[in-house]
Amino acid sequence: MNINFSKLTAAGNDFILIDNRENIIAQEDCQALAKKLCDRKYSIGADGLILLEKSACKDFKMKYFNSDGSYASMCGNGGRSIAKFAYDLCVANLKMVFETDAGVINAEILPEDRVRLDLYNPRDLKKDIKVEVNGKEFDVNFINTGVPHVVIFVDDIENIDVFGYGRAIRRHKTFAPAGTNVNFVKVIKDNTLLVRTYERGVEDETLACGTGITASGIISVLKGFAASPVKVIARGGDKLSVSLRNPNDKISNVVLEGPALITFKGTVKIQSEV
Ligand SMILES: N[C@@H](CCC[C@H](N)C(=O)O)C(=O)O
Repeated sequence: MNINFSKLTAAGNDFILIDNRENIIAQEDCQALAKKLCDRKYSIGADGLILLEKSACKDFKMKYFNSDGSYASMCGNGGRSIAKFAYDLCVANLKMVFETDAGVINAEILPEDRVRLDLYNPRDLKKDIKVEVNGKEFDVNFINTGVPHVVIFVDDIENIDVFGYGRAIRRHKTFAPAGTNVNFVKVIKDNTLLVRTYERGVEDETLACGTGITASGIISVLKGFAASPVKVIARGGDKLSVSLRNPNDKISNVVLEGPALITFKGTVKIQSEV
């Protein structure tokens, strides 16, 4: 079977997007297909596979799978990408509303390949947990912005071992069984953060993680390190912003704004045994 896809990048977090409104991909095949298509050596290559599906009450529904095939209820960079993809497919207008398993999102396509997402409220905030890994103790903050995130403030963001510490914290018993994404953050001048993320499901550092950048922005405001709107520079150099109303422990009206663009379109042949 030949399947049409679009490849999108959102701050260097890259995705394969497929229109699955007609259920061309069966639910039981999604995880194996994600693993196969996201392989950077033997297939298209991406950090994740995103399916656009029918919704009973909104413009569409987003389904997200990491490159290792694992399912995730949300992806911030993927959310901006699917908004762009839906507009390109004429499934949605410039302003749209879509479902994810983390909550409903209002999105708007902005000029210059930028997209704004009005997110649902985050949950499970826990500040200042002590976690020891690889002989080092970290002061970590946890929040679920659609998927679980740890936020750690560091002085030397260039030299922190994102892979080593990120992987160990991702697997630490404190965050079992789901695990967590791990963000290392440095606050620089003018309400600006540098963020590096070890992503669960990619099992490596990615060039950006939208829900991680959102988590980093929220925790920075709650700790008084920055004021909303917070500017964020992702690992790949792209600029995003996170704003929130109610900068207290009942955070609401969280908005993530950043780039998303279609890099190419193609057709891929899927063997029936995926
Ligand atoms: N890259 C995403 C997050 C994707 C899901 C994550 N890897 C998980 O499994 O929790 C983003 O931009 O938010």
